[in-house]
Amino acid sequence: MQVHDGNVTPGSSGRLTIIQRHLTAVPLSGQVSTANYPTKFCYTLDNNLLTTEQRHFYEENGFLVIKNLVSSVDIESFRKQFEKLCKKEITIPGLLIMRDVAIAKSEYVPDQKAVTKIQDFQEDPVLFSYCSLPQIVKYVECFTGPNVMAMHTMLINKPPDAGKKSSRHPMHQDLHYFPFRPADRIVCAWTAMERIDRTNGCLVVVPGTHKGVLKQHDYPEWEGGVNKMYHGVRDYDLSIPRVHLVMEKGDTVFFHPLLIHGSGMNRTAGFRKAISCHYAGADCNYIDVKGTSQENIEKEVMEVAYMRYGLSDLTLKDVWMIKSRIIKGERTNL
Ligand SMILES: CCCC(=O)SCCNC(=O)CCNC(=O)[C@H](O)C(C)(C)COP(=O)(O)OP(=O)(O)OC[C@H]1O[C@@H](n2cnc3c(N)ncnc32)[C@H](O)[C@@H]1OP(=O)(O)O
Ligand SMILES: Nc1ncnc2c1ncn2[C@@H]1O[C@H](COP(=O)(O)OP(=O)(O)OP(=O)(O)O)[C@@H](O)[C@H]1O
Ligand SMILES: O=C(O)CCC(=O)C(=O)O
Ligand SMILES: [Fe+2]
Ligand SMILES: [Mg+2]
Repeated sequence: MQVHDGNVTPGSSGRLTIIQRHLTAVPLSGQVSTANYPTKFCYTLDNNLLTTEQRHFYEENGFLVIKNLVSSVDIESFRKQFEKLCKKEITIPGLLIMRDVAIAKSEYVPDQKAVTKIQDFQEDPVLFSYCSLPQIVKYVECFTGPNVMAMHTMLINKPPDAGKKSSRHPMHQDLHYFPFRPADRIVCAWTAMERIDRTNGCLVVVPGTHKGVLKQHDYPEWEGGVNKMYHGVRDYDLSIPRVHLVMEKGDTVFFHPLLIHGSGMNRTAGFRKAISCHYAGADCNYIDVKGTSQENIEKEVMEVAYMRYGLSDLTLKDVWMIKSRIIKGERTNL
């Protein structure tokens, strides 16, 4: 076998693809091995945690599943705390409790059955302990670097679908929501709080899409209604193959903010739960989203911020600075 001088990386198909480095190629012969050729990593940082295979996998696909990373004891404590928050036995400043659009206008029952997700639990010591679990943070650092900020927190309680398919989350890129860059230094950790498969609406990803650009997002035209701020990629082509991530309790997926993903409808009678945190390297910078595809989400976020805080002179940057927290290292820019 003859190859030319260049970087050899495993392609998404599993075959070796050769990226030619020089026009004046030096022919080599013999066995081709990735170990002999330096590979330029851009989505992961040099570290002693990820195996070469794991690094290649994330570089190629934009996500990485780590099995059994969070203990059942921890998950049970998040579950109990979530129930207390839903029942209003505890109130936490800044916490946002969101109901499914299918029941948004029905009578309010303070129970987990009325809650589709909670966001911004940075002031809740029990739920926020998820974000600083050492076994999670050590993976996060492979993407963010050593100064780790927790930017966005969610506990998703996907309800049994009310018959309108509104329990689905449209296919989207999380970067659409974020006014900070660079994207490669942002990562989401998402942990299954129980077994999650196609029956209760697992995460669905399109491998490799993290290599693309941020796309225009809007509300999908779904007959049964769409939840507030659940934007989806405009003109999304459903024929592109999706991968369903079946995960067991405690399994955690780390994924890039440009990875196109969503989640299916919950066909079971249970409330399927996952907890997540989006992290960013503290050395990232805020950007102005005016004049970009993110203007539409900025408008909605600022309307909700005004409703919640009653302050009219807040900026999008202020909103993010208020809710983000340093997890490790130094709070530099964010
Ligand atoms: C990587 C990040 C990815 C994401 O975060 S994607 C999801 C982003 N979502 C969010 O950030 C949360 C958005 N939700 C919210 O801000 C609040 O839940 C929301 C919608 C303002 C409702 O706040 P509440 O305090 O419950 O207020 P309320 O009961 O008085 O309702 C006010 C108006 O909102 C409506 N509403 C409530 N829940 C909804 C829903 N799930 N979808 C669509 N509309 C919804 C509700 O019907 C009411 O409308 P109206 O004013 O009566 O016409
Ligand atoms: N017919 C559709 N129209 C629009 N979006 C869809 C459609 N089918 C799937 N999607 C998108 O893909 C995401 C997940 O796809 P998936 O096919 O797993 O969902 P599902 O159709 O609810 O369940 P399943 O196909 O597993 O029975 C959905 O949340 C949705 O955003
Ligand atoms: O359904 C889920 O748990 C994932 C939701 C999601 O991708 C999001 O909120 O950004
Ligand atoms: Fe998402
Ligand atoms: Mg489907």
